[in-house]
Amino acid sequence: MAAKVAPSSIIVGSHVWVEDPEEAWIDGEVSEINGEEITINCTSEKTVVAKISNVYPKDPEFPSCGVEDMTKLAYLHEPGVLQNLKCRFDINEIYTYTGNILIAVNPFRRLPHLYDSHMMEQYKGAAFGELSPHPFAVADTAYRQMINERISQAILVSGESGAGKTESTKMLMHYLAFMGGRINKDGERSVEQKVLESNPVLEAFGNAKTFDQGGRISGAAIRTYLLERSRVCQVSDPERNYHCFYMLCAAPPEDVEKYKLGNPRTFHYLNQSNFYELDGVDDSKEYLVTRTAMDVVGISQAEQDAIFRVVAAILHLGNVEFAKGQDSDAAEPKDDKSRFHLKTAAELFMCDEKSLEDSLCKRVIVTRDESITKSLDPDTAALSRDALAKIVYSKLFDW
Ligand SMILES: Nc1ncnc2c1ncn2[C@@H]1O[C@H](COP(=O)(O)OP(=O)(O)OP(=O)(O)O)[C@@H](O)[C@H]1O
Repeated sequence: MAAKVAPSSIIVGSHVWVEDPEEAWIDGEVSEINGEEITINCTSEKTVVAKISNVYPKDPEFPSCGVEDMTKLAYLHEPGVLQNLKCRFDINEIYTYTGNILIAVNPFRRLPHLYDSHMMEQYKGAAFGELSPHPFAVADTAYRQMINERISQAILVSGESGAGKTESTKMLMHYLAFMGGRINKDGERSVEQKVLESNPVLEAFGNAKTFDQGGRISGAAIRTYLLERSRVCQVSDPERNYHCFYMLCAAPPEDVEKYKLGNPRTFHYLNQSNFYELDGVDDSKEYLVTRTAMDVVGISQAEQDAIFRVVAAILHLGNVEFAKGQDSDAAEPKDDKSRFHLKTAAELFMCDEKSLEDSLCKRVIVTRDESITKSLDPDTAALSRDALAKIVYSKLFDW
């Protein structure tokens, strides 16, 4: 934020902002200055005595609708910035510039008029700052620089969890698809468009209810820089595991049957959290959207089946529990239910059931002369199971 204002700029009668424990900032007029202490008659009719270091000047000529670019503010300090964002938000202006940075305030409701193709047409080629702040303007600038300067462009989308990064990224992608995607004469989508439409696939496998290390776009490609692997085996309220697990459980009956799935509440990797549904998200619809997106990007039916077999196998693997064997402490599947899930996981992974069991319940130690097979106890076997689930999921994601 801006440097502290010299105390001399605040005099009796000055309009100021003062920190408030409830409202963050409240405004008022200075009625008295007593050394380091300032008395302020606030608009809320409160009288506050504050230290000079907690008081910021307020622009008495601040326009009631705010300014589109924060660099035009008389004072670029925290209360000034927040006041500007708030009064713009109050008139449904969720986007504001600070120079060439776009700030988005999550509206938590659909504003479809902001993103239709008519809007895209408007931003096409418009000088940055000429139209209202919008992600399309950012995308348009990057696109034009890429074309004109022939230099790769990167758009950084940052914010805390739930701030709207995924939504903003989708807007950027849509605009780039609109600019870069040609429809060929058979009405088929171009390669560029296919790349951009791959987003639902990445969202299904790389996003969970709260996942703040998502994807990074550079130009028209998304690079994974961190998939949170531990989420595959461990989730707690109010979060969810990766969307693809819930989608597959909500797939059409023939698919649910094929992968021997069912209610997500019956799977250990999902039922550690009590959150299954997301507001406004229909997992069964998302499953079909993801399948279509996979078709569009050119993932064959056989490959799609293999992907979902792996996803289902991970869920079955998670339901394999271990107990001590009758004659020793060595782990073995606990009961018929665990055996069933182990068998199903092996079928879906297309591997030998006994080998899968051994890989979880035994450890092979290789010495110089020989290799020794050691049996694991039930707790260690459960850790091997989780480690396998995580590594398989992360390999699948990389693929
Ligand atoms: N521009 C927008 N218009 C309408 N709704 C929005 C917009 N941006 C965000 N939202 C709402 O906020 C929710 C959270 O946004 P989003 O998933 O983009 O956050 P995120 O920053 O990617 O979060 P995480 O880091 O947890 O993945 C969305 O599901 C949507 O309901």
